[in-house]
Amino acid sequence: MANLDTYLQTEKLGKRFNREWIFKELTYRFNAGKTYAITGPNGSGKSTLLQVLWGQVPSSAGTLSYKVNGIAQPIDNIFEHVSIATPYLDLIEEFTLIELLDFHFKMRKLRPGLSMKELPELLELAHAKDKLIGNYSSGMRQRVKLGLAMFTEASFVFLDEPFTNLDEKAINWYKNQLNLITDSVIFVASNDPREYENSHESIKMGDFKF
Ligand SMILES: Nc1ncnc2c1ncn2[C@@H]1O[C@H](COP(=O)(O)OP(=O)(O)OP(=O)(O)O)[C@@H](O)[C@H]1O
Repeated sequence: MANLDTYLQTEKLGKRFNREWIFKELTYRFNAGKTYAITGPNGSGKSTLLQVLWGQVPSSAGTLSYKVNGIAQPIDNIFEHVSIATPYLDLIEEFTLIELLDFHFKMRKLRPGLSMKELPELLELAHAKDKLIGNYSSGMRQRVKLGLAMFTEASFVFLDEPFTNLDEKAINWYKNQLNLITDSVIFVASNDPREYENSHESIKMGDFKF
């Protein structure tokens, strides 16, 4: 069920690097309770759009406005309401999984209904909870990244190429966990239709580049 009091609204949003517009004139309302696919080929601007939407990269045109449970949120504080998993953000390699979870969840709240104790099991990494992240396989790391993003209380969840390095079993795990998030705005950037087949709406980067 969509929560209409939590959303991200863009008006004529645009981003350019030097003279090249990466996207332009994006007017869209992203509502909680829905998953939005951001699609397009390599270099089409999916990651750039996500970075603008989560407030890391400034836009070149237009506006962004955020509401959480009906309360307007300034973009400077939006990171408190955002969780992110991307292939290019690294985990702290020197931590074990338990240390990483402790560190992360000292700063951020767990989604309601979850407890710290059950996280290694929920990640299906209980057997490796005391292993250094630096010694994790690429698929295990990706599961940790996705888990941190999906288990953190956040109104806006950004997942860039979520299937990266996942095997079939892990893909099913990811899909099941994602289905449990019912009260956030979820963004999935991808050029692989399997990654966004369950999304409610799609933004095609090509429609915003002219
Ligand atoms: N900081 C930057 N300065 C200049 N150009 C940039 C910068 N960041 C991205 N670009 C350019 O913006 C365009 C879009 O890149 P982006 O990474 O957003 O695409 P993408 O759709 O996510 O690609 P991929 O599918 O390969 O991950 C590319 O041409 C890229 O070179």
